[in-house]
Amino acid sequence: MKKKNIIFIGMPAVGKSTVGVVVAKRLGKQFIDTDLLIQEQEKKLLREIIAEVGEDGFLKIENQVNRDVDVENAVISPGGSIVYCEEAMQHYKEIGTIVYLQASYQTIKQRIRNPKKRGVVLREGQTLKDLYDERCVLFEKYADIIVNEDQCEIGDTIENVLEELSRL
Ligand SMILES: Nc1ncnc2c1ncn2[C@@H]1O[C@H](COP(=O)(O)OP(=O)(O)OP(=O)(O)O)[C@@H](O)[C@H]1O
Ligand SMILES: O=C(O)C1=C[C@@H](O)[C@@H](O)[C@H](O)C1
Ligand SMILES: [Mg+2]
Repeated sequence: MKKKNIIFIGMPAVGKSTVGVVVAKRLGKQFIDTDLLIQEQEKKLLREIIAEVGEDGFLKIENQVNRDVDVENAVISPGGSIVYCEEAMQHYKEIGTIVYLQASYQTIKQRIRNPKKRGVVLREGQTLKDLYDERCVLFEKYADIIVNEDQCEIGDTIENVLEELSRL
């Protein structure tokens, strides 16, 4: 593999963070959850930031934090809204392999009971289905690898990711 960073993208609750940390451990890489970097920088919870500065204000912060991630051998798990941050996504394309964790709308809906409470960047009047359809186009645009996890236990998802990465 030429670029040693791995970046997970996908819908909120698809498992970027939970799968990411295990993949990092299995591959001997550092793990970075950029949602935590955002919270650390802003000294607030994600949903508090969104409540204070709105969706666009949050995306600006998310873009800046992710754009500034400077690592060489890490697994990076950003939040689901990262695909709206063009500059950060360009940066990730340059420094690593982008893995899209894909799941059906039904799977995502079951996992996210309350999108607002989870801090999902959902605009006024936008449904979770609207968001799913809008983001899937972007996930596919940026992905180097797509791993589907429908009907998978979390352990299967991890093995499937590792197998796909080993093919590179
Ligand atoms: N097959 C599976 N693959 C991944 N996660 C699964 C699977 N089945 C169940 N889960 C569960 O789904 C949840 C995924 O949550 P997680 O916080 O990792 O998502 P995320 O993609 O990081 O979301 P966000 O965009 O909000 O950061 C976890 O509770 C995990 O245990
Ligand atoms: O998918 C989203 O819109 C988000 C997911 C979270 O991980 C956070 O990055 C934030 O709450 C936005
Ligand atoms: Mg996460």
